[in-house]
Amino acid sequence: MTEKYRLECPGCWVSFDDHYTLDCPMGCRALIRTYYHTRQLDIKELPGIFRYIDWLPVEHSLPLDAGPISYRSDAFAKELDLAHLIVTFSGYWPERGGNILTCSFKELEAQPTYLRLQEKGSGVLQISSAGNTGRAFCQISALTGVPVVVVVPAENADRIWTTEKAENVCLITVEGDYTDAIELGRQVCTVPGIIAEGGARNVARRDGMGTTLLDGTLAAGRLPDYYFQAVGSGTGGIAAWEAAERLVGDGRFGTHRPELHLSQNAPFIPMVRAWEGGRDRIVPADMPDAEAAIASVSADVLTNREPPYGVKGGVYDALVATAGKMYAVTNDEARAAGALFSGLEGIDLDPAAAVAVGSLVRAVEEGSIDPGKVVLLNITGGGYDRVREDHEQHRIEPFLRLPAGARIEGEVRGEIAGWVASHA
Ligand SMILES: Cc1ncc(COP(=O)(O)O)c(C=O)c1O
Repeated sequence: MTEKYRLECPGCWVSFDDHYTLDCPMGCRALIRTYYHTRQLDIKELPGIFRYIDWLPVEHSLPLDAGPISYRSDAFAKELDLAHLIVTFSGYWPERGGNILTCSFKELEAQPTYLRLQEKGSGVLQISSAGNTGRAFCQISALTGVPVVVVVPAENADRIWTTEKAENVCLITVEGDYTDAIELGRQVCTVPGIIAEGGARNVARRDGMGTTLLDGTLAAGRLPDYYFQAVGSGTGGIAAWEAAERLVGDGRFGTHRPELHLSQNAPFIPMVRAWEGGRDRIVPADMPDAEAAIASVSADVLTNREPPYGVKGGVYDALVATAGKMYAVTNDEARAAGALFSGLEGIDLDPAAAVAVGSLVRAVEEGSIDPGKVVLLNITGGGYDRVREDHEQHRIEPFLRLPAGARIEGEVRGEIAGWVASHA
């Protein structure tokens, strides 16, 4: 059987087979990409994101009806005087068919990532998260039984819940913030049998997230002119750019790549500063007083200190290629815009999604978009209040609670290795 896709490096253009490969085999500092043999997207009769399986790096699907939903907004569009506003929503909103029970687009990443590992690799996945990504991977673990090791900041442990009991999750909490969880996660991956999920470097995560643009484009009937999303790593923005390239290649949705309008939550705005400074890399001055800045934002899932910004094929390249723009949205702006959206559209939002709404309000006020064109607003999370009405939430108890600066050695290492041995 010919493979449905190949991987290619945008640094040296070498193409190669997938063995759960995260990096260019020639050593380029670049985000490798998928190239699918199917040029025209054929929507399949499968649930959730597997409708788009043609452009997912997996052979099989999961029986989960959890994908993005898109609709044309009336009320919020009218409020902003926008002629064509498409809302793409990833979360729980059964009245509109939204059935992502952990309430964020991180489940779009988790589903193909698990499958790709099963099909193309081996080992137990490790995820570091501020909360949403960890919860999404735990949910897929709960539904499929596949084991996972999740590291989160201790104060975000209450965000790790699932709607079915999870028996195969090793939850590790660490005192500190998202950056500390990422650092500890790196060490956890040195335990034999544990494999890094790879973040933005994982094509399954990017192509899974890219289904938001596919869904929004189908709802609009053409590629949108503008794409709005809040970013921390920027992976969703990169994914939207890559999905747009595929849709242009498809030939039925237009040739215009949507401009990426990406937002961060002020005062922690490293990518906004680098972009506005005309730089293709983030420098320390882009993150002044990082700890205090991170502690003060309302959307802490957006506080990644090492986003794939300057890497080839990363956020900077995506912004250049699409003539994009970045926004620094304050907590107050996000709250006000989020409340306006929720009041008019009828669903509660993740604080990160409220940041994206804030950037759209700002773009309209500043006149940085043409209100007559097609706008896609990516609501990356929401429905937390709504899901509590319909579903039980099972908290996951930490397997290990580690102090700030902990190292994965000695007894701690032994305990994690023992967990892997008994669950893999
Ligand atoms: C709800 C939500 N929106 C947006 C983001 C930003 O995603 P990214 O920067 O990976 O595209 C996150 C990240 O965790 C998130 O949880």
